[in-house]
Amino acid sequence: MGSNPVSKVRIIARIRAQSNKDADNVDRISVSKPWILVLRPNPNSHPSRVKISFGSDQISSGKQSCEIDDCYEQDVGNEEIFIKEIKPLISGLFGGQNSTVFAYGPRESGKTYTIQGYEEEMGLAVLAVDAILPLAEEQGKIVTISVFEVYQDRVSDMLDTKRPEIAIFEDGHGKIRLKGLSKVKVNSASEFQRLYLQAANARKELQKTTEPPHRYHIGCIVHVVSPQTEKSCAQLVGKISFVDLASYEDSRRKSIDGFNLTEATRINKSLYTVHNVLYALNAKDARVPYRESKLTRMLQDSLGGTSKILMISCMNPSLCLETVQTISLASRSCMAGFLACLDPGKSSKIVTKTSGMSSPQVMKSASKFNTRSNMVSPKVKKPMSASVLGKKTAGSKLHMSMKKDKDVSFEVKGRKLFDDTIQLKKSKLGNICPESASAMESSSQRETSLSLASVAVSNSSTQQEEQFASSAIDLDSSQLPFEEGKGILIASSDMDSSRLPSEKDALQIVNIAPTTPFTDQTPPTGYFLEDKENKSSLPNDGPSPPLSARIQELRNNLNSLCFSTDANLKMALESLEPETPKYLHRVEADDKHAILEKSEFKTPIADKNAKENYELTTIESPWESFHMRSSRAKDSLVQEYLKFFNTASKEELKGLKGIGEKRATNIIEMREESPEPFKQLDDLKEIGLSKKQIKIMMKDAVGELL
Ligand SMILES: Nc1ncnc2c1ncn2[C@@H]1O[C@H](COP(=O)(O)OP(=O)(O)OP(=O)(O)O)[C@@H](O)[C@H]1O
Repeated sequence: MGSNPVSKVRIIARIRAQSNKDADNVDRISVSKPWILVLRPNPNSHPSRVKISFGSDQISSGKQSCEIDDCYEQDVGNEEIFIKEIKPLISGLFGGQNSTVFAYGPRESGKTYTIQGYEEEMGLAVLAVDAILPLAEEQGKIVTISVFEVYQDRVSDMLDTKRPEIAIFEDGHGKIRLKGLSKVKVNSASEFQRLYLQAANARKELQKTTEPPHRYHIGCIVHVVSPQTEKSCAQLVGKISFVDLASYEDSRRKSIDGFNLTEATRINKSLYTVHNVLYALNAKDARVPYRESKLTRMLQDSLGGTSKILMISCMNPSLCLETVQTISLASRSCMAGFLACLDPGKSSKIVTKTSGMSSPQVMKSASKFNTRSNMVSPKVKKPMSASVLGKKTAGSKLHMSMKKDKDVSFEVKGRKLFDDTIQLKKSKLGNICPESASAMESSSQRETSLSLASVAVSNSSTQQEEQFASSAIDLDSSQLPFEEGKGILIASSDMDSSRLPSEKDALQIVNIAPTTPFTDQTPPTGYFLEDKENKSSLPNDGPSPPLSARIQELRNNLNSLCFSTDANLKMALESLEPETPKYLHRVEADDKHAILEKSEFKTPIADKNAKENYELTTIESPWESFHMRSSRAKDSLVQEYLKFFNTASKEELKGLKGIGEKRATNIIEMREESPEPFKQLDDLKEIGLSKKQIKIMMKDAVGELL
């Protein structure tokens, strides 16, 4: 696949050819003005990424640019992209390598044209089947296809629309199963094209009748299978999935299509999850947030492991804002691979004790922000050839802009730009279409430390989105370490790496509270979190405040962290200079929960030899001690509760509020496929429960015990 040897995920862009319809576009810009510049590196340079700059004749400054693996311009057809990008994936397919191809971008950017194509122009999926079939025949394999749709986190079978919603679960061998998704054998590319177009077009027709129209992801999975014989069952050799993602729409737009904002936000959230997954995979993160959307969860075994991913970011030159955002997001995932390659030792494994944390991963983000971004600020130094959208010449103006680009050094702050929380930050953004040049300029001046995507995405908030994100955070907060009391480890760039704890003997800070300064020596900076406001809650300063006040404080801490932007978060972390923990408690390094022994007054640094064997714990008040114990109790309650789901009989399950005949049957069936399908509370979503319902059910169960 192309020429990117380092990344698991290859990120390319495609500029859609202009059509007559562009004249009526919403941005009312003249697309004849070139505003997308594609700068190609010297063919011998390595790694050879393409730089895309956005600007126009009218924009003299504030030019923004991004790097991606490659870019196909308007005159390139599907066939050429297929040969360069998809063919290498097909060879892997017969060797057992799964792969996934995504098309992402704003509306009418050519996603469907690229993936599915039209009768007269075969899309990449059709071209792939056309190439796979003869190879399969040669090797005695068969090819089956599935077509699915993901709408509002519901997965439906598009080849048999009467089927119920597809259930996604993991079997006993850790394989993802899509229960209820039909597979149809195909014998020719034209048969496949007919089936695929029929399914997709039926959905499009239906969409025309719905008010407001819906946005959804549509995908197809092409399986190569060893057929069943007398001696063996049919066996999957490999599969390649093609996903035409829902169009990305900046939710600040006055719903041109009448989309309601909640739906738009939800769709964007699932698109961000796809990018977060690609980012995490490329950055070789320890945790990949597959579970955060149905789409990534169902494709998990075609994304993780040895799978290859191709993300095609489609550009619609008439939609400036969304196009810039699309490329910025793509570029970020692309650079994650580059940075991970430069710095393989420092993956986000630094944060080892945040297992209970789900999205938004503020802490993890913080660690990326601090450990990576400061190290590398890649600049394109190599000479480039250039082509300008609309006129492929490298003129003097271009030369000037390249000089400028050098100054505007291309920075990727190693962070999930699209954590849900980021959407909460408001500022004024101008898009970078010619009319909005000044807005962009001022925006870029204000936010130079953030990448364009960050600016753009952070500005897409609206009141409703705030509410949406805020409620999401509310739900997630129960899993964040503050409340779970599992401890937080935050690494900062200032941290002396020699003092970084290894995964094995990780320093754990259980409930961080302000304390007196170190007597001997200042501890390493960066991995403490304290609430300076809370000084009055020191044991020595008087009695602990009432429980409700402490809970409120913790909630505030949590919110302030969640709502921080990169810059704010970094500032917050920097301002949280460590102070001496009052007590040190001996902890067995490999014990999940801190085993507290007799308190000793000792600083960890004073006794360097003992450092390895100690975890820092600050047990400051009876409340904190209570909190730690109660969170352990909460953990074991959750485990007991899940055990019930994994073992109870159907009748017992039906005794639970919210579990009727259908869900109970579903649970039993899931257990037949996998002995222990429920490993964490989130897994209950697989039986159609919302996060809120799970929370309520859990509360009910706990309530009964009291
Ligand atoms: N490379 C191309 N060359 C010629 N025409 C194209 C190209 N890409 C897209 N088009 C045309 O542009 C229009 C929009 O393309 P398409 O439907 O593929 O966009 P989309 O991103 O899937 O849109 P949406 O998400 O709104 O469904 C179609 O009429 C299509 O034929």
